[in-house]
Amino acid sequence: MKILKFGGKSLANGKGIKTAIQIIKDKAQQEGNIAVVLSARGNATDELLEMLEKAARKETYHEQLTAFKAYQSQTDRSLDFSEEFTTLENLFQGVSLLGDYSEKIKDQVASQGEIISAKLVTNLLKKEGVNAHYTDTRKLIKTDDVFGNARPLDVISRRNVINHFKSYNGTTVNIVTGFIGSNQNNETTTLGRNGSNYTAALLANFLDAEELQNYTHVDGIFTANPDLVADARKIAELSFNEANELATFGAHILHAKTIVPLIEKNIPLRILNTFNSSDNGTVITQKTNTKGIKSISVLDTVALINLEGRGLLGRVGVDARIFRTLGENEINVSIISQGSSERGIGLVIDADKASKAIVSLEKEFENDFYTKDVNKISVIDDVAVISIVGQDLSEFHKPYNALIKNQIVPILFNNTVSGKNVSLVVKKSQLHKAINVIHGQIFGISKKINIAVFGKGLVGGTLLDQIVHSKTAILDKNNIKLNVFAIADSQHVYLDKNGIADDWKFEFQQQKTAYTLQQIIDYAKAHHLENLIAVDTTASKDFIHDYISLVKNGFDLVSANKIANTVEYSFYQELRTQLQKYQKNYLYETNVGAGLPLIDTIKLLHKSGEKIKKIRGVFSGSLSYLFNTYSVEDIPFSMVLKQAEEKGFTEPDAREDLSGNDVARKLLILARELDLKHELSDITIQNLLPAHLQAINLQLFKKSITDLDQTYTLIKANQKEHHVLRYVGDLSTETGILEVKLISVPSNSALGQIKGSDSIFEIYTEAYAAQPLVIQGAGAGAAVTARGVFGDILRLTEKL
Ligand SMILES: NC(=O)C1=CN([C@@H]2O[C@H](COP(=O)(O)OP(=O)(O)OC[C@H]3O[C@@H](n4cnc5c(N)ncnc54)[C@H](OP(=O)(O)O)[C@@H]3O)[C@@H](O)[C@H]2O)C=CC1
Ligand SMILES: N[C@@H](CC=O)C(=O)O
Repeated sequence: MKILKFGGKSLANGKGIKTAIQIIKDKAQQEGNIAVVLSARGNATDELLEMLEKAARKETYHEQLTAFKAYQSQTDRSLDFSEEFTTLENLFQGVSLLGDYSEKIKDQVASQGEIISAKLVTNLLKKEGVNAHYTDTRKLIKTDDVFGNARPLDVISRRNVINHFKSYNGTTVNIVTGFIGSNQNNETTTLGRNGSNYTAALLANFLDAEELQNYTHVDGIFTANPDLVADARKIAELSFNEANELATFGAHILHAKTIVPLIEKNIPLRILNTFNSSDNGTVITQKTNTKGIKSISVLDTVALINLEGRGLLGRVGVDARIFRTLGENEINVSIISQGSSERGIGLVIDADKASKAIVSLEKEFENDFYTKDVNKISVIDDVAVISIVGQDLSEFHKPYNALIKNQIVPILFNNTVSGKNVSLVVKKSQLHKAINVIHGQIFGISKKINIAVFGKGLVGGTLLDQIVHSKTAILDKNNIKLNVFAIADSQHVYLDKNGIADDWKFEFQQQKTAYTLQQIIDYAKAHHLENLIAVDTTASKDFIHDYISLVKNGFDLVSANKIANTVEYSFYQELRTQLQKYQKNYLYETNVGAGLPLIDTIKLLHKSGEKIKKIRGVFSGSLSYLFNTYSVEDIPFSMVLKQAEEKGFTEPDAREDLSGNDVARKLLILARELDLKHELSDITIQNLLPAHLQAINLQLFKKSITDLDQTYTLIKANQKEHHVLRYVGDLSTETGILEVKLISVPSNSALGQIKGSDSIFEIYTEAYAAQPLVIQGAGAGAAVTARGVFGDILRLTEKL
């Protein structure tokens, strides 16, 4: 025999009830011996209890009752529910007069949902030619007198069920009310939370069923709640032990008490979806072959009680008093945590019992407060428990580190001694993010990196295109999901938590809104976005002042913008202090040499103790292009400058390059990497701009660039033969010289031979004394720079 159980949503009017009837009919035909246990239909139980509450508050419930009756009668108008409806009317009326109700009355009200449900399904099946028989479990399942959460009396209930099924055997399909029973006085009782599943499990046990098939509205048990974790996967097989852990920690389909009768007789439980016949669901058996972590579950209706006291150390019986007090008040403790110092104990209980727990514990420890042995009993109620069932402690560092990196510090941490289960208590506001971070880590499902790009100009725009085009390959190859959720320019932002696509430029125009940084931070918080990276592809002097806010709010930083590293040293230092405090990273490889691996190389040499004596070379890609081209071609300097701008080599304002400032910044960045605490003002800079072009606005400068031609024609004319112009940077740690200047070098020298927009860096160290370490290549351009920024993002993803 197989037991089928249908939940409320599977029995709702329309598609639900039709599909359920078809499934029962097919199973009866194909498999013969089945029994069907039913919950109340749709939201019947909730509605009935809501009306009961209204009646008790002397509010009107009549309209809701009329709607309830209409809904329940809608599918089969030939059925007469007047007995059930009259019972409800009488009960509500009585409660309304009294202004109160007992658990006994509540059970009578709630039971009508299952009765109506089973009567309806029996009738519908009969109409379909199935030999269905309505079975009222109040006649079979006998219980104790605990209304609302009655415990079945095993011997008598077992005998009743077996005898009933003996009389209605073979071709009869018993349609059984779930959830309800009766006590020895034949008064209606209910079996508490998950009662219908419990009824089904009891029947399976009493009747030695082959399998219990639980029809729900989901495909089975998932690695996490799919409503919270988009990447959650269905689990095909689970063991009873694992199911039991899940049941305890919030998997709503399961409940510990419903599993026990199945374990006793080794009866498989299959969770199926009424609405998806092609899915095999999840099967729970004594043993599974699959190893490892099974699922993450959540309890979010909990509170954390914390009892603290210096006088608790070594005192015998304190814990016993706590548990006795809670036990006497029917308060169940799901998690306990006590430090070896015994100065405090944390307990997780149901949220609705928190006030009762505090009051009873305060009473119990009244004298201890007086003697100051206990100084605080507090409750934190905005918490949730995340349980990782199947998690071995030896591998727990990965999800734990990922939580910390995402600024989620668990309030309490607990593991089981036998079996594999780790539970964490986190703030409820961090639950969504926490569960996604943990899920991504332990299931090796793609790690989602949420990126905000500030600046969508030449470099930022190219970067965004590169990300959009490479993200599928990166997902396939590295299991990393790059999700750009924000693109901002100086005025507007375009936000999409699901990430941008190819048409981001169009979407930016369509959806852009004015913004403040706080809005972007709030957006990331509101959507529980984890692994946050802020990318600065602006040239802004202002935006750098937002870096620390970003760091404090959980963002790692990547920047092409050189400003943060070249303003006053105190800011440079403060930023690093905050980065360390919040355990965040800041990568800026493109600050010097665009996509060339220069900063990393310098850092590595310096960290390894190698003394760097000198760095010199052509630091600027745009000035390199300018002088390479101007030295060999017979065109005005202003025309070459225009070309450099068009090719994306220059700074947004080319005077940053021509003034020598950009090269000086690069020199300063390298100096600071070597722990030299210089300021920009310490650098001797040769400015290539005539004075009158320095102070005017950008527009006017662009109109006046031909003013540069006369000066450079003269410089070129005065060159020695076979010489070329090069704008170089020179940093000597030995002499303390930091200077950037225009020089004339032989065209066959190393500096003289560079081409196009190449930069060249000669690094002289103790080991590289005679022959410097040389790094050379394109030192400017949107594509190489964006690729360098992309490289920094990917490097960061490994740290997240
Ligand atoms: N070109 C190259 O070879 C290299 C460039 N870099 C650096 O890359 C950076 C970007 O250069 P590039 O792309 O040419 O510059 P662009 O001028 O083309 O783009 C700058 C972008 O930043 C935006 N922006 C300005 N201020 C803010 C702000 N406060 N908040 C958000 N966005 C802002 C601008 O928006 P709006 O349009 O509204 O003003 C624009 O979208 C510069 O710092 C440069 O030094 C580094 C290495 C090499
Ligand atoms: N304008 C800069 C771009 C890179 O930083 C340069 O030319 O080097």
